[in-house]
Amino acid sequence: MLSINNLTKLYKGSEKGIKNLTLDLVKGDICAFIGMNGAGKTTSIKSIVGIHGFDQGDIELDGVSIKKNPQEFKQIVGYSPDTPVLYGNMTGYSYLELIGSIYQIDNATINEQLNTLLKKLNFGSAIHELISTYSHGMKQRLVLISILMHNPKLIILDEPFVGLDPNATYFLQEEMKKRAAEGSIVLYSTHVLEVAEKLCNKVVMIHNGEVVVNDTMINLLSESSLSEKFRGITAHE
Ligand SMILES: Nc1ncnc2c1ncn2[C@@H]1O[C@H](COP(=O)(O)OP(=O)(O)OP(=O)(O)O)[C@@H](O)[C@H]1O
Repeated sequence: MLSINNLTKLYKGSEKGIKNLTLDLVKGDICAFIGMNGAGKTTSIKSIVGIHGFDQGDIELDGVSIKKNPQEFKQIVGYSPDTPVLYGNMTGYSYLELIGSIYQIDNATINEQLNTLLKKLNFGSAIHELISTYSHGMKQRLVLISILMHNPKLIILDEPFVGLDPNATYFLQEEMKKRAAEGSIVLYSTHVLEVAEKLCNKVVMIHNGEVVVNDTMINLLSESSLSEKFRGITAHE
């Protein structure tokens, strides 16, 4: 279970960031983080994965607190940032070997996972080329492989479909469903509301750093579409 209690992170000297985010997700949940540009989605995500600290609150994943046990917490989380930051002077394959060693995955498992994931994400011989030669979408796909290969309990993705081609998009949507069905929790930010409606069973909307919707998708859709709800909340902007 992912338990976020009263998370507040405001940037120094400003009132911007995220205030009082409280969210419980259980195994099998796929939750969309939705909000206008600058709403606070990335700030929340970076706090949840431990990229930056936060002012108040706590985050626990299966009882492991990010404050008390940051290393153990990070071991069970897979995170894809909105802009991948990778070592340009390594090949894709050596990067994956590095991630495998950090997460202490044995070689047999790495090879088994990579056989499947590299084929499904259509990597071909490019995996042996330098990351500095990769397009944005290739870097995104490499990060996805590096996350999925260590089978995290929480998969957290910041605008994961941006830059992916239609095949990779289809793969990722199916993989999110599969991993959730196998017991992972998936949380991702997006502006593509039609896909979120179909893919997610939970939804969080953030507006000006505050949570304005925290509901099941079924409940929300019984009143209006996600797009109507979004436009209603942001109408005065
Ligand atoms: N390093 C920073 N220092 C100061 N303010 C910041 C910093 N990073 C983000 N902000 C501000 O915090 C607010 C939330 O930004 P955040 O990146 O979380 O938004 P977002 O919902 O992810 O937006 P987008 O959809 O554009 O990616 C914005 O007003 C932004 O300008």
